[in-house]
Amino acid sequence: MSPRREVAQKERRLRRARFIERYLLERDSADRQKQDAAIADWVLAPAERLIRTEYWDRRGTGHESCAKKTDTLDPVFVVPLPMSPFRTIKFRLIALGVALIVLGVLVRLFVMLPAVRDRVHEVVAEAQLSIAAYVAGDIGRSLQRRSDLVGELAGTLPPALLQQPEQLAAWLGERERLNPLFARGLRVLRPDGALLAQSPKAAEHAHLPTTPALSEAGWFSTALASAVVISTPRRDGFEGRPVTVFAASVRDAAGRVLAVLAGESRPDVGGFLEALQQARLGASGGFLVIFPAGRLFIASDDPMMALQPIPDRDRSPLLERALTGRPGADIVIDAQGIEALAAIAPVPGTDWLVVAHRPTGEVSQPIAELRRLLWHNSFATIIFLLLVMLVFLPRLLRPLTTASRALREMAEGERELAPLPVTRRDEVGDLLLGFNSLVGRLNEKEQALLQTLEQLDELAGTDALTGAWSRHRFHEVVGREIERSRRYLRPLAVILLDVDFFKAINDRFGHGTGDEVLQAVAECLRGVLRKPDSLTRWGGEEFLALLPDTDLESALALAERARAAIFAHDFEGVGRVTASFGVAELGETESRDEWIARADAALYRAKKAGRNLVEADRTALGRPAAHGGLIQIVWHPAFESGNPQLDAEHQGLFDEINALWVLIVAERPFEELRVAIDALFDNMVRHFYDEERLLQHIGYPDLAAHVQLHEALTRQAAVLIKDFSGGRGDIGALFTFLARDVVAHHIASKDRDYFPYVRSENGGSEDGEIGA
Ligand SMILES: Nc1nc2c(ncn2[C@@H]2O[C@H](COP(=O)(O)OP(=O)(O)OP(=O)(O)O)[C@@H](O)[C@H]2O)c(=O)[nH]1
Repeated sequence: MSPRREVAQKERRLRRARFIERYLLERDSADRQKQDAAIADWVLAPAERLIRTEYWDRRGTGHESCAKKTDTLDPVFVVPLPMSPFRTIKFRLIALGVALIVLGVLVRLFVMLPAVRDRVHEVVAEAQLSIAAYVAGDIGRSLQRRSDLVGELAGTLPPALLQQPEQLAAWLGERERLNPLFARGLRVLRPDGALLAQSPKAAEHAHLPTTPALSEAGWFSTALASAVVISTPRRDGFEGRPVTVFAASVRDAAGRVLAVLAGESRPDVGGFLEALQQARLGASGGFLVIFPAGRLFIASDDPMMALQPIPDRDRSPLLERALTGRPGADIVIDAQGIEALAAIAPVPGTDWLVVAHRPTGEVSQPIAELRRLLWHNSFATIIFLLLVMLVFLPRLLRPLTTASRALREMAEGERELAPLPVTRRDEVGDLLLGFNSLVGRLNEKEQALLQTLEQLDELAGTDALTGAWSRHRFHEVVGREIERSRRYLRPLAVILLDVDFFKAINDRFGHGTGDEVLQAVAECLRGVLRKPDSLTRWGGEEFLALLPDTDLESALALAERARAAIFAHDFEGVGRVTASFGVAELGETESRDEWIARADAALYRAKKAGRNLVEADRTALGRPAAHGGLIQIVWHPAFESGNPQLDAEHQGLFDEINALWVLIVAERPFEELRVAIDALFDNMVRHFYDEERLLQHIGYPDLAAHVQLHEALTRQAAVLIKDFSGGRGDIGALFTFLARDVVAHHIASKDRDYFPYVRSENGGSEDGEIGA
């Protein structure tokens, strides 16, 4: 259905419900009562269906029998699909917790750790730079000490000794002993490079060629030209050991060069670089001394690299920068191809550089440990969180899960709609309070709806649950039955019954099952009652059977059969159910209410006596003896026209004439006769009217003549009744006119002329009622 039509339909229902409400409020007025039947037809029936359906839907008791009887209206509740475990709050909270932890880990891994690593590198680089600068300073001082010594010796060497080689050698030996800074001793060379004298240590190495060869030695020519010179370390030609020469010229007073004093030092053994070559920076870092201008490693923690040329691949941006005089610290790829943090500092007084290097892997070791710790920590946190959530969340959410289970059961009709206990004053408590107040309001509405339903049942005449008559209908009918019973002196009895312990059935099996029991009880009763008997839903679980033409003994027998039928019935899901019965026959003069009160008293006694019993009330027994032998007008099937309504009206007039005769014979008071005659006249006139409408409807050709007959009979009856009422007329004449002229001559004779027309038309409308 389109949304528009849906809305329109709902509005229509609403208007109808409002109309009913208004109607119910106002219907006490006399005028309204006349409209009951019509309204029940065109308004109340659909409205009742609507309200009843919504009522049962809302009760959600799965009351199928009732729901089946009603139109298919939109369901009020849509039962949700089963909840996926991934949509539960528990799962979402756990997922949120894990997501937050993972997010935290990722942030720490990819944002914080790199920042920390960079900062650690910076700090380590600064420290390494300081170390490099310190080492470079130390090397510079060692070199300086040696240069100073060579310069001092050259300056203090007596020129006269140059002519006395032996004394010169002794002098050198003496100096060497005092300052053993040159591992390969001291030598004095003539300006042409020839050896003049040498110290004992130098003599030990005399078998070695001069290192480096003077012809190639830049240091010698430099020493001739300037004060003190330090040669580039070179491997000696024989042992391949690194050697550095410190040299200074020996001059006379006029400043002429007389000789060159040279001290040879082994930087690696006992020299100024020995400690450096063995020193370690961290676990695997170390130091290098390089001579950038000569593209040479002067010293290295790797002995193989000492005095090796610097390969091009080692020329990192840092080295390039250092070569251009801007030392500093940076990440470089070292000679082994390993990423290292290198700090470069110049050696004062030389153009050498000290490199302090350390693999970045080692520098970043704390960061790697931190990362590992972070992973372990995160993993442990996730496990801990999961455990906490798995243990505590169910506890925390228990009120919510309990409430939602209860609500689902209520929605599915497995549980009575009722307030839920509020155990905590938190959000869930608030939710439950809201639900409970909603249930309260719903109950109020349900009560109002039930009342409306009962009123509707009253108006409709039938109880929707059991199909029995409503009290309203019973009261309409019972008056006529009492009248008929008294008129024809026929017995009339009622059976009042009440289902035993019905509250317990409701409490134990639910209202839905209780209703089914009531339906089954009604069925049992219907199976026992005869055609003219009627069954009324007297109250909640009380029924009343009205039994025309039945005396007390017969009613007792019937009640006993009904009791046995209920007792023998197997009520599905409930088992055995019993009922208690009270029976009373209408007394001669008692009112309707007195009569039913006696049946009720009998029922009460049956309950008191132990239930599942039939009790009779005989206190008002005694009716006038039947007037056997009286003349009666007897109905015959030949008088049937074929139209049920006309036939019913004809039969009613037969009955009323007979009843009038009984009253006349019984010499009932004038007033009683007058009431009966007035009623008979009214019914006769209404019948004529109905008959004429039908004849007009079917096109009866002699309608005009028939109408004239009706008018004549009506006129005549009115005159006779007026005379009788005024005390002038004779009741015998009036009765004779009514019995003979109206009933015998007209109804039983003249009316039969139109029977063929009625039969061929089937009496007007389909259900036999006289149409408009
Ligand atoms: N299911 C259902 N229950 C109803 C209906 N009308 C009334 N009732 C219930 O019927 C029960 C009647 O209980 P009581 O009056 O205490 O009588 P009982 O339990 O039958 O006990 P005794 O009559 O003493 O045997 C009440 O609980 C009413 O709520 C109805 O239409 N359907």
